[in-house]
Amino acid sequence: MTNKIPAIFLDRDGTINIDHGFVHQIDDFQFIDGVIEAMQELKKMGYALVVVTNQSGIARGKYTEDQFMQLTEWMDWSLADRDVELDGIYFCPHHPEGSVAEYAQVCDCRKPKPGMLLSGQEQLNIDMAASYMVGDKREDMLAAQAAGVGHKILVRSGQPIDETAQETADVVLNSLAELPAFIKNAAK
Ligand SMILES: O=P(O)(O)OC[C@@H](O)[C@H]1O[C@@H](OP(=O)(O)O)[C@@H](O)[C@@H](O)[C@@H]1O
Ligand SMILES: [Mg+2]
Ligand SMILES: [Zn+2]
Repeated sequence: MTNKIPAIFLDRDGTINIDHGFVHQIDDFQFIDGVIEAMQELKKMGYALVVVTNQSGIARGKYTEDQFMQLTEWMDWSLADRDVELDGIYFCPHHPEGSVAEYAQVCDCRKPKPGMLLSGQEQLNIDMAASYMVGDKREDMLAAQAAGVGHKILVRSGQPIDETAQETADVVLNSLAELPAFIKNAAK
């Protein structure tokens, strides 16, 4: 297929919003400083923005898929309001040890598996080699690697980063807010 587009795959909790732990309510959803501006800039630079988020809270019975969808709709509208159109949102509601039967399963979409990224690649015709994954956990980097994403960026805005996580990344940034400048500098 022609005209493949580069994408920024974005983890949600710890990358877009502060990870207070299984965030599922609008009141607990706080955008990390500078990320909306960064997303605006990345769109201008020609990247598709694709959210890929593990939501095991659904399998664990902490919140329902409907609650997740409501929060997601709010997030999507809040971003659109600031001129950030998300190109795709993928989530994994599963966990092998979940307490909600229909979601208690091993799946291909829970990061570090690459399922969500591969769905995005196929549905949005993404150029994986030219794309970036931004996340706060080792699992985000491993999913990107398995999906053939060209650039793996670990951010310090979420979970504490240890050496094993760092080893899986190409680079560590303080947050998504730094990515546009990082990409522009790399192109120089
Ligand atoms: O960072 P993304 O992928 O957007 O979402 C992760 C969250 O859904 C939750 O993932 C859980 O990990 P487990 O799913 O229990 O491993 C915990 O780390 C929670 O604190 C966190 O809020
Ligand atoms: Mg995260
Ligand atoms: Zn899944």
